[in-house]
Amino acid sequence: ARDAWLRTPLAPGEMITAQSALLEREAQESSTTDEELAGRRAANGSSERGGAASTPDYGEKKLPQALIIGVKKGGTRALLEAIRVHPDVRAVGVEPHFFDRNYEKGLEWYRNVMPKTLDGQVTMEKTPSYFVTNEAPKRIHAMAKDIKLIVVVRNPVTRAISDYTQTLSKKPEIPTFEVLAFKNRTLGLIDASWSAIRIGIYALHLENWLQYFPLSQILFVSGERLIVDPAGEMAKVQDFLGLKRVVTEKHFYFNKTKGFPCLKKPEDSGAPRCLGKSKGRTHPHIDPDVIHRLQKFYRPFNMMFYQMTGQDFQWEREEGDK
Ligand SMILES: Nc1ncnc2c1ncn2[C@@H]1O[C@H](COP(=O)(O)OS(=O)(=O)O)[C@@H](OP(=O)(O)O)[C@H]1O
Repeated sequence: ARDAWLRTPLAPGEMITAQSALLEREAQESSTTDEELAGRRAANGSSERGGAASTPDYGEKKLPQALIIGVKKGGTRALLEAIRVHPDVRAVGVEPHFFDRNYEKGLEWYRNVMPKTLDGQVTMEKTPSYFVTNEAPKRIHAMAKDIKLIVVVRNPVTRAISDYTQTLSKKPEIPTFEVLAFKNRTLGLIDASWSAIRIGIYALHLENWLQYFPLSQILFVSGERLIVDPAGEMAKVQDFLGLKRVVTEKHFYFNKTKGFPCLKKPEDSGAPRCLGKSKGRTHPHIDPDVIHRLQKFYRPFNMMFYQMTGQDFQWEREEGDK
């Protein structure tokens, strides 16, 4: 398997639909953040999957009641794959990109992309670009003003390097991180218009969301804690979604080769599931002065973000990358 948690064969009910086939193609053609996942799923002939205990394809398709809206490279795939182990969660595998790229296709298109759910099950999807899409809060609010929003945030400096590493893997000829990060390196002027840097100005983007949603409707998950204590973060996510705490420590193990937590083998069948090779890439070495300069750049925005969310993510305590 490539970009998703390595997983067991698909349930028989998970037949590909015209809608999901279209999505797969779009996901493959576009620069979706989970491009390898799209490829793998297309190969498997499905775009969706239920909980670990395969849920038969009964029920009806509903618009999502919860969304993972960001941030790109924050740990969104790890979170989605862990939460969909919960029997009361059904989620789309690929990123639908409805509120940014596919909005003109309409809500019926969006609903059709969703897996079928039974009463009481939560429908979810993740598209990390929503967090930085200007129109997204307004559009999501127009669909469901009581929707629950989840944002996985990570040290913006590490996030920027992770973002750059992903681009570099596809376009090895791009300039170095150090070159792209500055408008003027001698003056130490950071290029905040470079998307790898702009995405990490969380306070700025959050302001846009708070025009439409109260803070109580948004859960901020620490990308760092999701790696060191996945069960602890999952407890918060399940509480926030109003679900029983089903996903716990016993679902995770730390895979030394991967260097990340992975999902244990489900009881019924299959193998343990780690995320694929595009998650947890080795980052290139970045000049420590540049990292330091970026940390200084983000500091006031981070402080503002901590104040807005009432949570201290402790990114100032970290030294260097990772
Ligand atoms: N369990 C587990 N396994 C592997 N990787 C994990 C895990 N938990 C969090 N992470 C971190 O997730 C980072 C990728 O974030 P996203 O899934 O949000 O990326 S994407 O925007 O969908 O492309 C990815 O970033 P990089 O390490 O820079 O590749 C990981 O650090």
